[in-house]
Amino acid sequence: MTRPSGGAARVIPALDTGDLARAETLAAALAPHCGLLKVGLELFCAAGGPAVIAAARHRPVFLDVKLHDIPNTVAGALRSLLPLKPAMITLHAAGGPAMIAAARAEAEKAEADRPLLLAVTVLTSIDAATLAATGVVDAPAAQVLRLARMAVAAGADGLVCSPQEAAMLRAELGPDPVLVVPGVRPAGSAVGDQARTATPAETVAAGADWIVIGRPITAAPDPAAAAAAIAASLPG
Ligand SMILES: O=c1ccn([C@@H]2O[C@H](COP(=O)(O)O)[C@@H](O)[C@H]2O)c(=O)[nH]1
Repeated sequence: MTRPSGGAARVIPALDTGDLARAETLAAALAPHCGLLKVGLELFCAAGGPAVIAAARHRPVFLDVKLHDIPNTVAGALRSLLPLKPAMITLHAAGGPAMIAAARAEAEKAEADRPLLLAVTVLTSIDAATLAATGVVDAPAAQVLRLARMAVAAGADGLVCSPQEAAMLRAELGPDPVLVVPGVRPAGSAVGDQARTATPAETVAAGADWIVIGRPITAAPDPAAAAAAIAASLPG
């Protein structure tokens, strides 16, 4: 998957709904204003793989299923997902290097159809206090960097981080890892359950390749207009 050069190509709307018909309507309306469409756990669990891929057929699909299990099970999940031909799949970096390496080995079998494997570092809804409650006493940025280094060394093509770590990861890891960044909020949008946020333009300026945006688009009165406005706000 080639990297986007600006505007709409950088935008990945999250089709977060359990209603397949609604997802299809959103996908058709948003396709002119985005580079990929993201299918997450809500839609995937409600409708199943083939149906969601068909619903999102207007654009390459980012399958955000956040795999996290023992290496053999994650490799098996990859084997089951590869026939859907997603452009990107997520797995949790916290699963460790053997899990990521097993996923990469399985993904390689798809040859030309191999999806990008993106390692989720620290979820964008997690702040320092929540991270501490899980037993990690470092600041979120330090934990993001630790997991990112490990994940890339183990075979991840890229990383999911918050807007607040994108510049640090670019500085520390260089231009190669793909950065796909949720937790993005246009000025004035409700933050909701996101903890580490920035605007679309700030996130791209920090080094994100793609930005993921759900509710600020899907809950807008006119989702297509909201996505178009976000795309127009991005630097080239
Ligand atoms: O760290 C992460 C990883 C994934 N997500 C997903 O992105 C979207 C964000 O939706 P919003 O409505 O814009 O908050 C959602 O599908 C999450 O599952 C994330 O937010 N943070």
